[in-house]
Amino acid sequence: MTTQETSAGSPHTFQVDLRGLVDLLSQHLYASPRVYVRELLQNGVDAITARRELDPGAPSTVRIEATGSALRITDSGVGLSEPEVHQLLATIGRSSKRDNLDEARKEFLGQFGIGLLACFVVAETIRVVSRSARTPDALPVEWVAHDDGSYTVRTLPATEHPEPGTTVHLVARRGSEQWFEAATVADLAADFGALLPYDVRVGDEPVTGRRPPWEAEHTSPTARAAALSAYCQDTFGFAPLDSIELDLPLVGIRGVAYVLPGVVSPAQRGGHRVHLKGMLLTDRAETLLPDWAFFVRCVLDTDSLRPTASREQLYEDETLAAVREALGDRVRGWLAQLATTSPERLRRFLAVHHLGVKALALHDDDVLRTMLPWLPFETSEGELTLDDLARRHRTVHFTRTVDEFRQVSAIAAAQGMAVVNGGYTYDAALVEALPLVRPATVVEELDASVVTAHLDHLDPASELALAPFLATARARLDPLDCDVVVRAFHPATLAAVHLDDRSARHERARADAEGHADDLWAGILGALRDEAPRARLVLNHLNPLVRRIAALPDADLTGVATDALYGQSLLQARRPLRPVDQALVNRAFGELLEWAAPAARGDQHGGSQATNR
Ligand SMILES: Nc1ncnc2c1ncn2[C@@H]1O[C@H](COP(=O)(O)OP(=O)(O)OP(=O)(O)O)[C@@H](O)[C@H]1O
Repeated sequence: MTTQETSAGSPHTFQVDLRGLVDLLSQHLYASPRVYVRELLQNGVDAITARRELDPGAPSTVRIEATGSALRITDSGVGLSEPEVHQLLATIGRSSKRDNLDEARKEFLGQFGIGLLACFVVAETIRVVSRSARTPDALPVEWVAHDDGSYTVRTLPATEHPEPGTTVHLVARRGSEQWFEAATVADLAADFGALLPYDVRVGDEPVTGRRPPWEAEHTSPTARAAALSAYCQDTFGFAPLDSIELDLPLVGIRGVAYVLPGVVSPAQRGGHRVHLKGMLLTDRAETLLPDWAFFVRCVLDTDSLRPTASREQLYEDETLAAVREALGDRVRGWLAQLATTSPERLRRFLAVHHLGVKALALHDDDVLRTMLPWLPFETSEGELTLDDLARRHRTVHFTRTVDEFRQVSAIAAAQGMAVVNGGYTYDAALVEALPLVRPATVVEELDASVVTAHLDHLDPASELALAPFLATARARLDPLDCDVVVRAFHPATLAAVHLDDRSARHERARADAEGHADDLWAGILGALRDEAPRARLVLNHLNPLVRRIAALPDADLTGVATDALYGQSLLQARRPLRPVDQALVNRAFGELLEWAAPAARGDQHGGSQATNR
């Protein structure tokens, strides 16, 4: 024990700096001051719901008047008694909408007890005049609160609020007048409140009353489809490719997923409009659907998903995860149904969104199975589905890059090999997944050596006859790390093909690095060297031009022609030219031009003029 006396801690209560709190709300919680209209509407709606629990026949109206510098909103709800005003309005975080266990009650929109504070983002004073439906004889109560945290409460004569319910008066904060313009308020009320179940008006204009098309009765399926589509045009501003109705009764969800008419980036997520019991919660919900479903925009009404406190996103919980899964199933089901009932519509859909479906098929075998007959791929036999290709060939080859595909597709096609261009997003991975759904199909990656192996060797006599030409050509291309071979292959119109698989390119990059490295590094890089794979110029013995070049008597001319064939094959494969390749191509063309238009004798100095003419 110390000799010092300790004093018993006396309890204190937190002080709240209201201005600081309002700044926090406006800068960090709410995306825009516009939400103040939503919070007011929501309180009016909840009050009506509470009153109708007591008296199911009670009136259910919300009226809003905006004047440019002030706003008044009156509801025919349950109202507040004087003790309730102190307890509920003046206590931040206190709400009548939670039960004894502090659980949010399902029938109300609010739960946090901070909604009214949102009004301070745009107003300097909030005046509430309320008359309780529970104690009809009690006088109306007036609560006036200022943004410095002070408030007053008094009772008013009965004539000030003859009926039960509540009127909230706001006076605009300086600089926030724009939020009180009549047209702005009407737009905001319509955006947030159009689907509310009660009669809401701004001035004389009804905000509510039109049932959403998924709830309304329609004379025929065509009329229903037209109404759904028109709603999309009104709400999202586009005419959908199709409308997928969403209905999950277990979680009280109804709505529509609209298929976007144009391509969207898979990275672009969300933009879904989620209503909670009619009130628009957000028009930017991102997590409602699985990522792969980026080709739809949803609008839906729910009574089970929970909002975050800002009410602008959905609270990530098990219900939301289950809903996401179920909505994903619904979109997937729509795809499967389209495949069996409307192939033409499916084709139109895939023309726009095949990327999304490919992404989906990659991690969903069912979708892969269903969509396989429909997804287009670039193949050596033209645009085909993998299903078609697998039916025609036991082995399906693929390249990992577009360049590789360009190099080999013509010859592969002529050899009867099936090659898929796997260079586009998802395609290589999808081809690799093909045996999952077509187990009899073998899938192999194609490289230069596989292609060369498929090409016919020449007979020994022809090979021997070509030996002097090959020696010249090889010597010519050796400094470029390129081998020359002659094979016979179709199409005969193709004179030469430059085969260069990725391991060869990698090896050359390593060799380049070795050339530039200091001794130590050169040693280490050199130790990595395998038997260096080289690029290969494969000349086609079936091509008449190649035969004529091989028979040229002049070694210089043979060299120039070899350079030209090499340059042409590089250009055909659309490879980026290295500086050495560039120089070679220029030289070869220059020399061919000289040869085609030789300078006249005695005109050696005027040669360039002659070619320029
Ligand atoms: N128009 C109204 N009629 C009757 N009671 C009201 C009205 N507006 C507010 N209240 C009472 O004041 C309480 C606090 O309102 P506030 O808007 O701050 O929070 P909330 O609606 O309960 O929750 P949330 O923060 O989620 O909106 C409410 O729970 C309700 O009891």
